[in-house]
Amino acid sequence: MAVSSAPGKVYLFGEHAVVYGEPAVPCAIERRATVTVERRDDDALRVQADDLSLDGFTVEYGGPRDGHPDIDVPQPLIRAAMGYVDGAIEQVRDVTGESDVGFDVTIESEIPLGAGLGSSAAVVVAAIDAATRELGLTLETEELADRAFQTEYAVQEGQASRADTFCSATGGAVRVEGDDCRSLEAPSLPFVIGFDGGAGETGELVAGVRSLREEYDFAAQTVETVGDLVREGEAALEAGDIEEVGRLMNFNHGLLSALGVSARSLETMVWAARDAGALGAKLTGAGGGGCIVALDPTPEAETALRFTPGCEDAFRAELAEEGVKRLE
Ligand SMILES: Nc1ncnc2c1ncn2[C@@H]1O[C@H](COP(=O)(O)OP(=O)(O)O)[C@@H](O)[C@H]1O
Ligand SMILES: C[C@@](O)(CCOP(=O)(O)O)CC(=O)O
Ligand SMILES: [Mg+2]
Repeated sequence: MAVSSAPGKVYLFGEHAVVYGEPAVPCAIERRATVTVERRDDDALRVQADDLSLDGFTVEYGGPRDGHPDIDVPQPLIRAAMGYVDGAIEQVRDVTGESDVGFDVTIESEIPLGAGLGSSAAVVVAAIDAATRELGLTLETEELADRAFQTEYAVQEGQASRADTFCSATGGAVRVEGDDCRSLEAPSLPFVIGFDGGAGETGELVAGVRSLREEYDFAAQTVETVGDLVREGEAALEAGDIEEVGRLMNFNHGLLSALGVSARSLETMVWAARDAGALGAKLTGAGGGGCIVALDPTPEAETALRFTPGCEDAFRAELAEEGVKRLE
């Protein structure tokens, strides 16, 4: 048996634009997905994921004498739900050369699904790491991050950056621009997260930005402007100027709203945090619903978010210095 965990993340700057080659700065947070893997005697994959639920499937049954119920789950829903773990195991089969190996996989996670905190990357990184170690192979962090990226790239149909998977594999604050991934020195950042209880579909939201970019030059320019902003943000981080980091987060949120990936609940939480004195607040990740991230060294923004209708949970998040952790 092998057990690995990997952290989720928030974006200080640059989500979406990073898909088109602009730089981005995600930071790993101490909320983890833990994956336990045990090799099977056959080639089957059995996944236990208690946090994963499927909305909108139908069950038909004819009562106690009818035997098994007939459960009809739409294929796209299954692909979206299982694609990341299936893809991770495909990478493991490929890198180890054991094409017929099967596993029992158990996923436990502190990261809400589809909420912009990188649950998919954390699950994929931890699953690949645990399953390769179960077969006696320990991957270097770069290779682990690359294999995890290939998984997200395939599931998100070619619309994924290396940002989430590299950040989850290495931990800390990172900078990603195209294939160039590196760790960043960052000052201590007082993250506060607000969660609306909902989720957004990463693939669909990325596709929405893609078509806006194709339709309007000014949308393509907005994406480039995010890149300019990220470069300013890096300078502010290097100078340890977290007030400036906050101002740039606000600006980045405005550009993401212009690109159509915000939501009423995210706007409400962003403004609740700002009104409470946060240095900055923005949506994080793909958007559409899910989480915002604010910077606030005082307790005010977290308290304000707790009393904001539509905010289901508010919590502080520490930077996760360590990426993947090998637990067993
Ligand atoms: N605890 C979990 N168990 C099983 N699959 C998970 C879990 N957490 C995340 N996933 C996978 O990741 C997907 C969500 O990823 P995504 O839409 O990219 O959102 P995010 O990465 O922002 O959380 C889920 O649909 C599921 O396939
Ligand atoms: C929108 C995007 O930039 C980040 C998606 O983050 P998340 O899956 O919503 O946590 C997509 C990507 O970089 O692959
Ligand atoms: Mg994701």
